[in-house]
Amino acid sequence: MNATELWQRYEDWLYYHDGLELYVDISRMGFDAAFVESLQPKFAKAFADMAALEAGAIANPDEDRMVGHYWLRDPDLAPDDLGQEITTVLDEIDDFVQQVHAGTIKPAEADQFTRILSVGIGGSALGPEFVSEALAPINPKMDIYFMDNTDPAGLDLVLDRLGDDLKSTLVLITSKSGGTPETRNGMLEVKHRFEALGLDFPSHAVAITMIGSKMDELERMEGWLAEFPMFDWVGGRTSEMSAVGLLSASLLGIDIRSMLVGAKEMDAATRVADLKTNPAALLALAWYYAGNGQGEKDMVMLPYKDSLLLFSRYLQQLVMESLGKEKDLDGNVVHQGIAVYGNKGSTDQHAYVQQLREGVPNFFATFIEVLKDREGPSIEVEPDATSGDFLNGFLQGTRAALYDNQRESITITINEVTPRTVGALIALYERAVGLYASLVNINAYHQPGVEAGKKAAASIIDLQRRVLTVVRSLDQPLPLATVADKAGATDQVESVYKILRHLAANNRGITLQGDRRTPSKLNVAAKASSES
Ligand SMILES: O=P(O)(O)OC[C@H]1O[C@](O)(CO)[C@@H](O)[C@@H]1O
Repeated sequence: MNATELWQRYEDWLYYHDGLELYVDISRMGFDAAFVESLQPKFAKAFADMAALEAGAIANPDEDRMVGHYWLRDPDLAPDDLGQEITTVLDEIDDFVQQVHAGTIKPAEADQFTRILSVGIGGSALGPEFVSEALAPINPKMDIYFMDNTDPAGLDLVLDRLGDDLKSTLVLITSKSGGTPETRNGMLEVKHRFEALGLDFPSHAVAITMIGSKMDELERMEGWLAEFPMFDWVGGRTSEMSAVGLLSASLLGIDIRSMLVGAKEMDAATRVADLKTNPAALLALAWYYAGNGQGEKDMVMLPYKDSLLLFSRYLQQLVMESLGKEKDLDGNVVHQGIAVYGNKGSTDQHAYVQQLREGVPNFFATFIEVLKDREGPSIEVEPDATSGDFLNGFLQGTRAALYDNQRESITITINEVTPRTVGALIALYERAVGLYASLVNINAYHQPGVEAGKKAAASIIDLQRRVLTVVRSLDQPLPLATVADKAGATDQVESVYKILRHLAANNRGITLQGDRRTPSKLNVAAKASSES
């Protein structure tokens, strides 16, 4: 297409939301009218599926659950008395945050809570981390720290950085299931550090979990400071508009009601059962076209705004944990999904855009353009050119350079990064994932594959216990294979070796003797451990 035809295509397919000042441009995706027409029946079903979902259908059949994240920003949509539960939690958040900021809810060991330590993983962390990075004020009401893994060194780094400030730290422990090992480990490590400092952990701890979960029981038993419920009809990766995301955002001083408004406005726009005027449907169309409905191309996220750096990490879970499924709703093996990566522009132009421009064409890019450069005026870095002009130029230039070499892209444009536009972006992608899932006939709302990993991890820990029992009974070194035999793991020698190698590296009463290049010939000996 020549420039005139492209300009016409841009305008033909441009979506603009007046209230949000948000544009969606899919003109640089190469679909044609016949392709769009061919998808209309699938979109008709997707719109019907979505309407049923919002009306309270069991849209997550594998877990026999409703899917209600849209109700979080429009409680009147919720069936039965769920709407009241939603507004009650929002009011409780407002009240709790107001008291923390006023100092009427305070730690025993300090005048006020000044820090937040958020302990959670996956959807219990990625949304709060993205929103904190995108929206936290320059001088937030409270500083926030995140613990989103079970890496001992990582946990120590956060706790050491908090140091004496732990006495004025509010600890948010977020886990919908209440049983995720990484979050449980983080909680226990934090609790241990509190107790080592003579601080009263329960009076600093807030639980965000499903009523009836193990963490709910623990919270009640230990008498934590507060608890905010999670609903079983809100998945982790779509929980940013629940207490999971709203509590920490509000504590940071972010206008959570504005986030909800933006999400609600976007929901209304993406509820329209018309492909051409529904921004989420336009994204789903573009994704389906790019990957031939099979995820054949990766989604490269390129927000040209530093504050949106973590959007791609957030979308990795939202998109890949929703769409990356082995089977479709009819039980056919489909191995669906769309891979997501990217960080920010123009920075990434100095990392992997070279491959995007010239290398394997296995992707489509999504640019996020933010029109407002900064608060206040800019200096000129060249005559009639500011830093923001360069950022805008790099975005436009990269988009053109990719397109000129047959690499396709979507561009989403907002005027400014605000709670309202961040809420809208989150809602836009939640809906696009849901519509796309219908197009490819999969359940976007469960995550069976993750359970497999959790079970495998549990079996390694169980094997480790058996190996330690064997090693502790040793009065002389034994060959590795013999230790595996005695642990009932003859066919898992490699796992036994890796468990022993890790234990030996951490002074856990194990010594490996022999040439490390031939692990099968190693001997295992017990060693007086400096640990208990
Ligand atoms: O909030 P929970 O139950 O601790 O789960 C954390 C994360 O683990 C998963 O269940 C699996 O990755 C995610 O869906 C969820 O966001």
